[in-house]
Amino acid sequence: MALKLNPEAKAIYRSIREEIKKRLVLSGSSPILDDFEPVSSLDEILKRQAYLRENLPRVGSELRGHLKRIKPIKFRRDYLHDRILIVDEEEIESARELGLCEVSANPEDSEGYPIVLSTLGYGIDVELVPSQIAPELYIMPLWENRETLEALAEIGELTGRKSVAPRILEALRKLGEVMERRKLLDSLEELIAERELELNEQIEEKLEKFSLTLSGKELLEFLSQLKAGNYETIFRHFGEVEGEILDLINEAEKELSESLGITVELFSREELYPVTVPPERVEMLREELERELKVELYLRSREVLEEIRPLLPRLREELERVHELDFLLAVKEFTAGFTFPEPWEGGLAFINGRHLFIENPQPVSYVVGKRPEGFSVPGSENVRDEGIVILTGANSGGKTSLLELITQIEVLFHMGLPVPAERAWVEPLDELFFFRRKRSAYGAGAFETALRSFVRALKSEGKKLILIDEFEAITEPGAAVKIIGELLKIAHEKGFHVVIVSHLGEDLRKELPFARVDGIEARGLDERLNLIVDRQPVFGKLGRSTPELIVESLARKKRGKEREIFERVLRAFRQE
Ligand SMILES: Nc1ncnc2c1ncn2[C@@H]1O[C@H](COP(=O)(O)OP(=O)(O)OP(=O)(O)O)[C@@H](O)[C@H]1O
Repeated sequence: MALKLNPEAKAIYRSIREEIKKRLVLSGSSPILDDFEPVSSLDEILKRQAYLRENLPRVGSELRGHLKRIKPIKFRRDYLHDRILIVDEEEIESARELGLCEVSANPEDSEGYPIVLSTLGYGIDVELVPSQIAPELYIMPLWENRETLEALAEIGELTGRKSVAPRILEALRKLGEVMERRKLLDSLEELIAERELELNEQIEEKLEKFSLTLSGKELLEFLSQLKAGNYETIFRHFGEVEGEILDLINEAEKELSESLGITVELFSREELYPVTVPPERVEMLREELERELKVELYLRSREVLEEIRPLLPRLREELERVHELDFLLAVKEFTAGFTFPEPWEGGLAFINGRHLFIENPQPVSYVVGKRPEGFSVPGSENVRDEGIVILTGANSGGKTSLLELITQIEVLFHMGLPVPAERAWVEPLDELFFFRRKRSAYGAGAFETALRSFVRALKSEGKKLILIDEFEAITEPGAAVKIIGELLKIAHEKGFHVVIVSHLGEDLRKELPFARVDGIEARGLDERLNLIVDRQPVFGKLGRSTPELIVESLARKKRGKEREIFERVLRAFRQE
């Protein structure tokens, strides 16, 4: 059963949730937060506590860097246009249902398909299963997410749970070569153009050298041979060069063939200089290469998949577990220094609670309802297990902040999380109410709305904690005493717990003998006459208001006639 929260308590829950959420590294982890919504059931709270106690120590900030590298690996069913599946008439239906590629019973239809698969021996033999018909659909997402797999391997090492990722990575290495060649295919034009340029430079060099060898004596001989009509020698001479050029071309083609893994004949032999590559040859080469790489990739993928298929369910689990680790790490960082509250009956107590959103807060200890034995806070001897508490004291003393802190501790406890306190005792509630002071909303409208909400809070049965911040601000003090007095009597009769911030402590105390009145007070004034506040409420003692404190301070500082006047004013306060 979910813990019921009124809108302002819910806002505090949301801000806590946000604190955890902003510490998550992976977007897919936030749904886990839904499993930690505040609940009333003590069993569920204890179950969550046990889970966190066991698992929080297992995660550390060194995980964060690896978590950041994780991307979801999505295996998508896709229709592959590069293959056809030739099957028996009877199998056609079920083969089509797989929805992976074109299916036919006629082997002639396979014309033009780079990959021809068949259950009948008309191509590469397959069974009618996706892993054999389209193994790339499993393998490509893995190949593209090797980074994720590497991170999983590291996380496995760090958390002491061996990952299957290293074995998958090892198997994927078999694809390395074909993937390299696929990359070359992308830059085929540049690759060829580069080689062409290089080749022409080499030929040019050769020709230059050749022209040099013709200089001098040789040139004379050459001319005399020419005159004598002795062409053969001349051709032989040229033939030598031609042979050398052809060698260069062959060499270049051989190198290309090696890197592409396919025999290529690209350069035209008719025109030896400059060597050119006809564009249609590049196109043909591309087509041939594509076809061959498709088949190769298919075969390799199938082989790799056969090897790693049994590991995939574990991989899926690991990818889910990563979100759990992400969540645990976020919770661990957010709740660093917090403690798990002890389940308690009859109220709430905590020692040295620290407000979540005040920087360097003064720790505050507080108790509402039954006082636990371990609650050994100075001054708490006066506490008589009061379930109704009126919190009084100086302006800006921290009364609202204390109500917020109580709400934070309650919400965290009901989420199953540790709370920002040295020690805490919390009773599971059915409902938690936090009514903030409405600063701007004066007048009958605001008064009516607030009154209606309070009455609604008191209406039903159950375990309730009701926190109210200065109700009298929206009505007259006299009326407020009557209204609050009566409502608190009802709360008391129903066994609800209430903390109400009020400046009417003195009057309310008379009305409500069962209630405890606590006070937040100033320790004194600083040199600028600002109050130095002790945020720790004094149990069972009405807090002096700010004006009273200022009068007191002046009475102490001044001398003579002035002092007498201040002292008289101060006495008026004391007689109240
Ligand atoms: N435990 C604390 N440690 C440090 N600063 C605190 C603490 N509690 C409250 N403060 C700071 O004191 C200021 C006043 O707090 P808060 O509004 O809770 O006082 P208040 O008693 O409700 O005042 P008011 O009577 O005006 O409503 C805030 O700036 C708050 O951050």
